[in-house]
Amino acid sequence: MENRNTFIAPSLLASNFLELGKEVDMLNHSEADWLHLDVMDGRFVPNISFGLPVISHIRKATTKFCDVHLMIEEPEKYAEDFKKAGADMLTVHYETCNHLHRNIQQIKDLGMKAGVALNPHTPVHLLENIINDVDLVLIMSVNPGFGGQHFIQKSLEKIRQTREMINHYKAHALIEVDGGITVENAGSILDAGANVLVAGSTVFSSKDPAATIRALKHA
Ligand SMILES: O=C(CO)[C@@H](O)[C@H](O)COP(=O)(O)O
Ligand SMILES: [Fe+2]
Repeated sequence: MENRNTFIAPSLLASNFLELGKEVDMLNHSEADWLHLDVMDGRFVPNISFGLPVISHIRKATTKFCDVHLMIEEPEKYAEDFKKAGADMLTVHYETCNHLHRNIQQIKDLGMKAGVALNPHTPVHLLENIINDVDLVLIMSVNPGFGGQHFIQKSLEKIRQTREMINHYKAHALIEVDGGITVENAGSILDAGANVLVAGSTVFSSKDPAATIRALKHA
């Protein structure tokens, strides 16, 4: 059975870190379904964001699903620590995993949902042998490392290919799309087959973030 629920996952990367408690509280009272937490190591991506201590504080401030996007080398070294910090889902990059099947199994054995992310240049068909094992496929619609970039149009085709693969293999994975999502393009991303929309700058740069989350949800 095809899973076509829609979830909105605001990315706190674009929030005001000086007011993080207030930002999380705003999300708690909004129609946001998940909190998207971008962890960057300055090695896999050319930026450093935040890590375990910040996530454990966010965990204490919300009951919403904490969706952790790991843009780090050797994610297997830290999976247990992210579980302890309160992650509900860990998404690792295909490009960082020599032993993706083992890493996905590790995350699931720790009691978390497991996702795999693809950079814009990485083809979808590489997931054929893992699609039945993952809970989520994250299609990066910008190059990872920074918020506020433009949506790469080719991603729509990759979302459609992922949806076809999921249907073909009767898999249960959700499709998450991350980068450059706006209220204007959200509809076409959902039409292509996405379930989860990540939005950073669109939400946090708007005058009324809660209203923007609502608009995304009803796109
Ligand atoms: O993973 C990333 C960036 O690497 C994202 O989650 C961004 O935080 C999305 O930001 P916007 O493109 O929505 O501003
Ligand atoms: Fe992300």
